[in-house]
Amino acid sequence: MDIVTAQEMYEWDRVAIEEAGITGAMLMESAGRAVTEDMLRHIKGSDQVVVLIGAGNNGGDGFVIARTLLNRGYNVETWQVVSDDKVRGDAKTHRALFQSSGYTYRTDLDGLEPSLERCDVIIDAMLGIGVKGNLREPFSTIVRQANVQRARRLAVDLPTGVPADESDDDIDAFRADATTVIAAPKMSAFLERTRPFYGEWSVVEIGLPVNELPKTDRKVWTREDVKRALPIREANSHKGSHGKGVVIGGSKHMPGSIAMSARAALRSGSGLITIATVDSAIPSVAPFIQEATYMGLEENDGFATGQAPDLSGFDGVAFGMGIGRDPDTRGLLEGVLEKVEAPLLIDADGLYELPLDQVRARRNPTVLTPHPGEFARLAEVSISDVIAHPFSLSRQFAKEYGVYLVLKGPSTIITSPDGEQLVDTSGNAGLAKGGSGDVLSGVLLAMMMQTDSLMEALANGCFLHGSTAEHLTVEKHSMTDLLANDVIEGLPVTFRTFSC
Ligand SMILES: NC(=O)C1=CN([C@@H]2O[C@H](COP(=O)(O)OP(=O)(O)OC[C@H]3O[C@@H](n4cnc5c(N)ncnc54)[C@H](OP(=O)(O)O)[C@@H]3O)[C@@H](O)[C@H]2O)[C@@H](O)CC1
Ligand SMILES: [K+]
Repeated sequence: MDIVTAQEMYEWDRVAIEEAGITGAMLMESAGRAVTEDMLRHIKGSDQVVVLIGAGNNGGDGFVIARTLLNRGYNVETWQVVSDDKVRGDAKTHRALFQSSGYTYRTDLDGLEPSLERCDVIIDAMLGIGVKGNLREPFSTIVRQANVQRARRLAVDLPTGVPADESDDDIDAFRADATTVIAAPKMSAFLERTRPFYGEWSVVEIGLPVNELPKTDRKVWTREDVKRALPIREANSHKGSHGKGVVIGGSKHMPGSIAMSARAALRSGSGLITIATVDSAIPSVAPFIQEATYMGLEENDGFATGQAPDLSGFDGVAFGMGIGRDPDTRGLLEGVLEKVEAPLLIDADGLYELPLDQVRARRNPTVLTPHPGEFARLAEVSISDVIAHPFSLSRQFAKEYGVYLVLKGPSTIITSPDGEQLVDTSGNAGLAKGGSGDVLSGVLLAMMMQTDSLMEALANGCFLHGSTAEHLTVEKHSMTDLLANDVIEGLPVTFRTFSC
């Protein structure tokens, strides 16, 4: 499923109208009808519904929705919140159709607040992708009034006030319980600051000529994608068919991280996993992971040091989990960057003092898996910049350093060195715990060794990790008590849902 910017959406609209010959009014009719159909999940026959209509095409959709609901016998009050002369084009056409169907609308805004207080459902068709900057009157007052009502709030395409794209503006917007998105999700549905305004969102198809539309290089990675792209274990496979991987990390003081990465990699189908860690950590890790082999690293004060070991013959390498930030570890990291020919994933402490020029010089794939704080440090920007512009900053960085970037967050954005982006929205707050990143690195390593396309491997890995947390918090845990180790032990159930 493509993710669009406002500009891309307008281009799709243009192709539909100018090249495929679908009229704008026809598109609005199908959009309004498809949105109504979707919203009916949230509306009961006895509900009093208020439809709020703005000046642009989002308002035009509102007239179609109000007419469709009235035709079906629902109790609807229709409010056009701007003066008549502001409504033009296709929206005006649909207002005329609404009136010629025998329906009336109100514009006396003094009476709106009592209506909002009385109603059960508020449908926001005031502003969509055309919003620019902070809300002007009367929208800001109406949004403020609507947001405090007990009524269910449903938004058309996007909640009024939320821009479609990345933005630095403070957001003052309609707080929807649910949003019915037209044709394709907009970027803002995945951004930390704007995503909460959408509530639960769903996308409706509106009759655009899908095969003729320009492709975007940004997509949501869905369960169907995972089903199609997850590695299949052939009946005649042996341990060498699924990858021989090594996880390098851990320290005397932090042996747990590397153990969790290794175990997650094994649980995710790796053929063989070697744990490379400081000698002093091996006795505490080995009894818990008997399936792995071990490689001792030189150490200084409990931290790994010295030269990189021989890493030839491995199909994938993950570096950094629990390795610490001791300056003496730097030589090891530099050796790994230079020597490893297999795909190399770098996480956690490995990202702390990462020599980016050396990363850029690598001829083989490098995957970096930062959270926003780690990414801000790597890209030399502020965390608030990362929160506001994760798509564009990720793309810029991945292209500049030739890396695969997995920017973790409530929506994880995976970017290839040529700028293609996949977004994973699985997971929940139960994952906001120490150790989650270590588990994810193990799952990703396993996927990287079993799938030809690194992008698909990374997106599958993020999805498996996140959806495991989702099913565990429904079936046996809460978001409060869920631990990273529980996620490892929950992976088998997730895999089983894909194998049958
Ligand atoms: N494929 C498609 O594209 C399809 C699109 N469709 C629908 O059209 C929607 C896009 O329609 P759109 O382009 O008319 O923009 P829209 O969101 O209605 O807003 C424009 C109005 O907002 C106003 N305004 C702007 N900023 C403001 C502010 N801060 N505060 C206050 N007002 C502000 C602006 O006023 P102006 O600045 O011009 O004075 C203008 O009047 C899209 O989201 C979808 O619902 C479907 O019908 C079918 C197919
Ligand atoms: K809206």
